[in-house]
Amino acid sequence: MAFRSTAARFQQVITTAAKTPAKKSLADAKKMASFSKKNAPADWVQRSDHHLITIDMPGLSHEDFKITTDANEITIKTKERERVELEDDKWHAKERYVGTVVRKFEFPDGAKLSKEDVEAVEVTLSPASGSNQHLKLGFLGLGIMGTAMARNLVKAGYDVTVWNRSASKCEALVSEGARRGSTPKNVTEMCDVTFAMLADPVAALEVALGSDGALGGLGSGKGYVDVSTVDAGTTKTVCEAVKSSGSLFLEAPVSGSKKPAEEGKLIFLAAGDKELYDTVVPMLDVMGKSRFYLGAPGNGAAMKIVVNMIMGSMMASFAEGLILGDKAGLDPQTILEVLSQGAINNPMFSLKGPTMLARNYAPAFPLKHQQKDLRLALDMSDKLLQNIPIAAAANEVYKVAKALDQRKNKNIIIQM
Ligand SMILES: NC(=O)C1=CN([C@@H]2O[C@H](COP(=O)(O)OP(=O)(O)OC[C@H]3O[C@@H](n4cnc5c(N)ncnc54)[C@H](OP(=O)(O)O)[C@@H]3O)[C@@H](O)[C@H]2O)C=CC1
Ligand SMILES: O=CCCC(=O)O
Repeated sequence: MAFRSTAARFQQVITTAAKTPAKKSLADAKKMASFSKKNAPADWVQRSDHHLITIDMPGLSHEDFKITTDANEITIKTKERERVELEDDKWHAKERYVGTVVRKFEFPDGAKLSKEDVEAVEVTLSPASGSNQHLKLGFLGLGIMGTAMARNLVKAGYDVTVWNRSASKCEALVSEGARRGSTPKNVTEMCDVTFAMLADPVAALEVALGSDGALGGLGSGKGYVDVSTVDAGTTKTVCEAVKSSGSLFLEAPVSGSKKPAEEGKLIFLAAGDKELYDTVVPMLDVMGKSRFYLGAPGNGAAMKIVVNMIMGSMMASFAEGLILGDKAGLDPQTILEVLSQGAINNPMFSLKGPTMLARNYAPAFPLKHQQKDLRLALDMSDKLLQNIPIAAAANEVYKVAKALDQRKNKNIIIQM
């Protein structure tokens, strides 16, 4: 973990189910704060649909916290923090608290939550101080990923203006506190930093550079962050146009699917203007669990494509293995179990295996996007004169699956 010279503060954004108590909280927050451990003073404000708790816990980040809820309270516990003391060190001050911090927050008025309520309580940890909450954020593209990511920014208290080609997808977020933009240009005009999460290179170029596109509202002092999965060439084209407007540009495609997006656990693969990266770190930390800064524009796209190329080949092979095993009379459930105990166990097999066996093809990562990523990998390999025969074969499988289109947007590979 990087050392921070200033105290980092963290917010918990807690969205509760309808039945959760919705009463006074500020007085309770003050009362609770008076019990606070010396290094963890807290504020607690209750908003229309969520509670916002801000705690000072210097030098800590997401992975240092464990948050649990039960019927009465939320417990936030940090891991043990240790001071490093070398033999020759001569200490002049030891004022900082090291050790474990435990903060408990009782629900207002001693209210008890039912099991269902407790399960519905969502807790997101995000940096507050230096969180650049004063910046107005735009979000273009509210598909599976964009909706979840923009929602986390809204929940974290950011002022977010959203736009989507099919306008109806803005409704839910607007009802949750986002503003609505009429065009990408209108959004970038209104906002300091605008994120874009779009289907593919065509969409990314159209939204950024097309008529009424984002470029029209950009200018000096603003930033454009494209988090879509596109090729390096597209990224560079958008980057050049954005920079020519005087704005900063960052690409930051993500690893992780619908659930990690909902839970704020994405992995960002960022590249481009470092200054913009530093500005949006708090927002990336709201939407993700980790981030990589990879240098020049195009490196984020390349990393994402490599990762998804591996994933595409792996999942095609996984499906093929299940089918072959099934044909051979093996119990598919047992195949999953054997895989889960072996060296090739991985979260994707554990997540997708049971849904594939249950013939549940509801898309988290639409098949057309996986095929697009293999296509981009092949294009990249062509430019680099690198053979990638396994990915090429997998691409043929996804192409057929896409063309069959028996179940639009559904993973039908297992049925082939
Ligand atoms: N789903 C996943 O698990 C992951 C996806 N990704 C990548 O993130 C991106 C978005 O994925 P996801 O949210 O799943 O995709 P969706 O298909 O759910 O959403 C695509 C978004 O792009 C918009 N769009 C498509 N074409 C155009 C266009 N020509 N002009 C303007 N807007 C357009 C859609 O608008 P409309 O609603 O009007 O159709 C929608 O907002 C993709 O690049 C994908 O590869 C990355 C990591 C994980
Ligand atoms: O691009 C989509 C990636 C999906 C995932 O990482 O689970």
